[in-house]
Amino acid sequence: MAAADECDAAASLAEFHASRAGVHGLVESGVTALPPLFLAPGCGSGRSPPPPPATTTTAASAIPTVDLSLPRSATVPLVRAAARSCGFFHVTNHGVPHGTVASAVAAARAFHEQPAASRSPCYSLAPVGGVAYSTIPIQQPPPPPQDSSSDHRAATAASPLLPWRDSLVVRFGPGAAPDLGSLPAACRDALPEYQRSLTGFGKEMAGLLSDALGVGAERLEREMQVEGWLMACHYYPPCPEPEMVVGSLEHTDPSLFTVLVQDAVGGLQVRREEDGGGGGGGEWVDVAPVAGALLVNVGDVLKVVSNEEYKSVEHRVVIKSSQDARVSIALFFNPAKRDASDLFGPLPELVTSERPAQYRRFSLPEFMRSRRESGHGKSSIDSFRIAAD
Ligand SMILES: O=C(O)CCC(=O)C(=O)O
Ligand SMILES: [Fe+2]
Repeated sequence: MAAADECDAAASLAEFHASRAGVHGLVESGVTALPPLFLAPGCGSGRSPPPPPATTTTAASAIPTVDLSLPRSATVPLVRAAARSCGFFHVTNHGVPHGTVASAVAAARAFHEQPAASRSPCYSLAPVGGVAYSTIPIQQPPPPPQDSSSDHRAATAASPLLPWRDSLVVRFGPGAAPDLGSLPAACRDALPEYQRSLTGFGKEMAGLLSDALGVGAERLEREMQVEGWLMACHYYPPCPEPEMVVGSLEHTDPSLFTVLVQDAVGGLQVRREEDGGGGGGGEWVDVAPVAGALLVNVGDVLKVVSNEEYKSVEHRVVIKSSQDARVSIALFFNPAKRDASDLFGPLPELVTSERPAQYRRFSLPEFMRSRRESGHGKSSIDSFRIAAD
């Protein structure tokens, strides 16, 4: 990207954020041609469509299901197989009341669909009172240059790309409850209720995932104290040219594990890794919505703690519709122990002479710094990998 284009891109990005109305604001203003900031890699400025997407499969059976009404002797092996193969699984009969989930999804939609003038006061790229509503750029704008000889490649790599998605991010902890006063009434009740309900579910998942590693049900909780404080309510507006944009760029989650609920629109895809991961190949598989189910996926921290017995699989969101907005809510479960002195690494029980430690120990602040620096792709965790002899 030439320097003049970069200035244009930075100015357009600043203008976009200044509108404080998100992608939905663009749609509401009747945009017909997509602003360049949203053009997915491969679309170029000539507005030719991107290369055809990798094959996708819609078979519902592609994503395993764990039915929690089964006895534990049956669910543990199911969790174990799912976490080691595709890293994603649906959970049915999970005990979280249907109304609690439905109200949270409706509240997320209500937030994003209130008039722009009502949601814009919440627009912020940094959380205020634990709440931030924004379109989070996929690549952060480049830091100010250190010297005047700007490196062309570095500048290109840092050029902004906006996802076709607005997010309301709420941080529920630690400490005092977030200030939800700026949100519509429906959100003020439904979102904390959902977060509370999922706390119990998250503990159950942590127990199952721990048990399925063969280290006992309490081990993960004892090691890191599992919390589910970070909630992202995503809204993917309908797009006039869905194939030209990115709903969510391929990434792995930095969490221990994530619990996702999505409405019936669809668009989430996971990469099926045939080579054991890391190869960047594999086909994209649709995660077809399953009514009433919660979707659990393994994140990078659990992949490390499990000494890579579990997979943290890349996923992305494509925009399926030029008519319907899609709503999803991700609740990220993370270690509550997150001081620079709290080190995580493969559990010692899982390290043997046949299976040496695959990662060195690190703290959460160290991991988050690495993630900021190397982008949100799966490579950030690789900086902690112990090279094989
Ligand atoms: O919207 C979705 O289905 C996925 C969201 C996601 O991957 C995330 O928040 O990390
Ligand atoms: Fe994700």
